[in-house]
Amino acid sequence: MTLQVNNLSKQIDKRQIISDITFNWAPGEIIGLVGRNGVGKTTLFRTMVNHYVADAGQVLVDDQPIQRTPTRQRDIFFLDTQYNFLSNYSLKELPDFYSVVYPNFDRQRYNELLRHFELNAGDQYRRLSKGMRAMVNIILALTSNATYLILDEPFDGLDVIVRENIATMVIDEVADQRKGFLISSHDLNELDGLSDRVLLLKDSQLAHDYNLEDIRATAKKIQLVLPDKTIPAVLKEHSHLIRVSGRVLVVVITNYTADIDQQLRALHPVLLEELPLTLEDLFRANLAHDTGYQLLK
Ligand SMILES: Nc1ncnc2c1ncn2[C@@H]1O[C@H](COP(=O)(O)OP(=O)(O)OP(=O)(O)O)[C@@H](O)[C@H]1O
Repeated sequence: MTLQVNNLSKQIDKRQIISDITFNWAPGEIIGLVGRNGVGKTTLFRTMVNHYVADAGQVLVDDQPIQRTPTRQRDIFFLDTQYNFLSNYSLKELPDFYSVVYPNFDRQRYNELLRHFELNAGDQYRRLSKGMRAMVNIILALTSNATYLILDEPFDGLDVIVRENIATMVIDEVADQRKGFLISSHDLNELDGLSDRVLLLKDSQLAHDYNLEDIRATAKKIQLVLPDKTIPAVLKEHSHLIRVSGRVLVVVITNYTADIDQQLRALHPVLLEELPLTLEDLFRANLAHDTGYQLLK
């Protein structure tokens, strides 16, 4: 089973919001979708699930276009946090709606998860705190039993405990490779340790589709103190400077080879140690120049 987004485009008020977006998504994958505020992430989601009619392109689930096969829409879960109808209902009423759209909605698990996270089934959705709402949103996503789960900025404004709860639920859920997640964020740190693949949306287009495992296999982040103050040629040529503090340089070398390692050691560094690579380091090293990523923050 795969989901294919093929050449999807959408204009709003004669402005091109997304153009020619193409990617594949398989169960078992957690895909991050990053891009600056207003770049079109939510519009892409709404167009994918047919809340907005696409101007061009299509979304296929197992080769069937979802626009023309409404039953396929139940394979995709997307809760539009800006325009949702949940506000006036209590948590115990929500399954009544969701089980109409998602026939495999798991009421028992829904109730168990509410209890587990100490959410009161009698509470109205609109009276919940931001973090509680985020938990209900992820619980609905999981218990819908849709295969493809879209989460729009699920970590925005959440404290570290709620974030960890949600991240753990996502990771547990993909473990058996039966579900996939597409998670948007304007902050890369939120996706760190979660996404194995990151799509970058820029200027209405998909600027990059990165497989982080491949990048991590060849990239290294190094902390160095050199005896000499001048930056050696090997670093100028092969590294991206992440940070300088006093004599300490932190660099990312995206294609770290034995030859580069030898050249670095030949400089007799006072300190040379490897640091853990974050998603943000990889983006800064790979994308800083051509994507305006610095402006993401
Ligand atoms: N229904 C609409 N009517 C008019 N303009 C819209 C509509 N929906 C989206 N837009 C415009 O499309 C652009 C993309 O908005 P969208 O919400 O998709 O971005 P986003 O990447 O999700 O942003 P954020 O990270 O801030 O949530 C914005 O300029 C927005 O004003």
